[in-house]
Amino acid sequence: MLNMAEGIARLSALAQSPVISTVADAFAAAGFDLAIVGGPVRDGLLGRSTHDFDFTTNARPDDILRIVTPVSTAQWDIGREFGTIGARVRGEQVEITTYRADSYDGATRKPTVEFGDTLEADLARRDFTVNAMALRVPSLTLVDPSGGVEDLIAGVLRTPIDPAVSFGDDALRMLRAARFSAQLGFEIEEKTSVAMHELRETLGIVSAERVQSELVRLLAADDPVRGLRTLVDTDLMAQFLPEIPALRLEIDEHHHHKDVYEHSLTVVRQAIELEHERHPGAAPDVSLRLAALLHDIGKPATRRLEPGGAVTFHHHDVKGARMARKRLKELKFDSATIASVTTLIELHLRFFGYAEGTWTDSAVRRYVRDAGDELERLHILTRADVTTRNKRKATRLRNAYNDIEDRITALREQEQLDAIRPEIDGNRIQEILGLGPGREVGEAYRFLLELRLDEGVLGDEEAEARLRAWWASRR
Ligand SMILES: Nc1ncnc2c1ncn2[C@@H]1O[C@H](COP(=O)(O)OP(=O)(O)OP(=O)(O)O)[C@@H](O)[C@H]1O
Repeated sequence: MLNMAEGIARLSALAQSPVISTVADAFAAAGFDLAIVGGPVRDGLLGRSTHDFDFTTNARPDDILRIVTPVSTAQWDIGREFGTIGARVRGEQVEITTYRADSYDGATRKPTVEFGDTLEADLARRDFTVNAMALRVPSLTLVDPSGGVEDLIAGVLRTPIDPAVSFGDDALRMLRAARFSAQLGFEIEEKTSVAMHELRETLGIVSAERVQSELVRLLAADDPVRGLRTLVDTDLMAQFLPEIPALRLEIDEHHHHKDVYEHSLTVVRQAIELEHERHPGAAPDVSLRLAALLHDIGKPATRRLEPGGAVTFHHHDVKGARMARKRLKELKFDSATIASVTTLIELHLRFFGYAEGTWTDSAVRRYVRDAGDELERLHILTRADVTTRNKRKATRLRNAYNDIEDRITALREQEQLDAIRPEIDGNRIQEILGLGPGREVGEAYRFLLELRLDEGVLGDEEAEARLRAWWASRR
């Protein structure tokens, strides 16, 4: 439960940090209003770490630039037509934007930028009440016209205006709702989620790049499953990734799972747990999470009812990889991500043909070679793919996978050892010792190899000296 007194204290501390007070003092001295706005206010109150320094002001871009230049080491104005000036202040990046009075520059319309005069009007056009708060600096007055604090306490996402109007202005906000629910663990208020469902088709106007970027942010969040469910439940997912809702129809009788959809969400969750376990503190692995989400999308198209009632999904790995490639291309994912996700989908079944000891060394080697750079992700995905409630089966599969990882390690060590050669080869041995081919050359070679294994790299000269000494000692 959010403690507001603590939140306010944290926010005041943030506001008095050197970066913020430097900017605040400069604007106050120039006679303009300034407020921290949006993400940093929300995250500050929640006690989440914040990396954004977003400000809003009644100063126009020319004035912003003039005021911020003496207190910053760099300035840029890529967002100037939207009223935004960026600057580097005390080593941090800050963004300062003129109050806006138009609706947000959504994807649905050509952005018509209109500057405004009041902070309240600027806040009214923001996406959610928890993002529509500002803290005036240096006075430290919290401005919260739409009840953002209340919603933060309740853990609710709600639009400051009628959600249908807000989403009509900018359809991307519907995806942002799902993304924030995944990041913050918040519920989406009923009217807001009803509007998401009703306006789902307007998402078609949003560019694939923006959809992709929200999906990536959602997957990188603490609880992607919450966001994914939101997208499926509101039918928004069907607009850009219909393969996911299609999984709901597939009752996986064979495994007594609820269905492939629930299974896939469990795999996403388990993959994230393993990510944390195996790589504590690492950045969220979006490719892995995407692969976990998509790994079974080939199932609906390959489902067969066999005589006797068993359900099979032959080649759903290959089919799924092909479907994923097409879909990810449409969503304008970069080629590295597409390659990584499709490799993982293609290989996600390979392990399930393994029972301890049944793979030859060459099968293990082929597994490593085919996975290439994706091997660690494949370990995680395959382990996460075990969602059976049968404890004994789960343990057996876990042990079998441990066995594979052990064998990979052992083979690698062995192959590294095998690759070790002494500094001096057989021909040189013959030259140095004045020998023809024969048993003694082999003995000299083994002597040098032992030396190399015991003492590491010696260098040519030292190796030759040791060889001569060894030879002399034998005579
Ligand atoms: N499409 C939009 N419609 C309305 N308001 C928006 C929109 N995009 C951004 N905003 C406003 O701008 C602020 C900054 O947006 P941004 O996308 O950087 O998110 P954020 O809240 O800072 O979260 P994050 O820390 O994840 O970036 C938001 O808090 C919100 O007030």
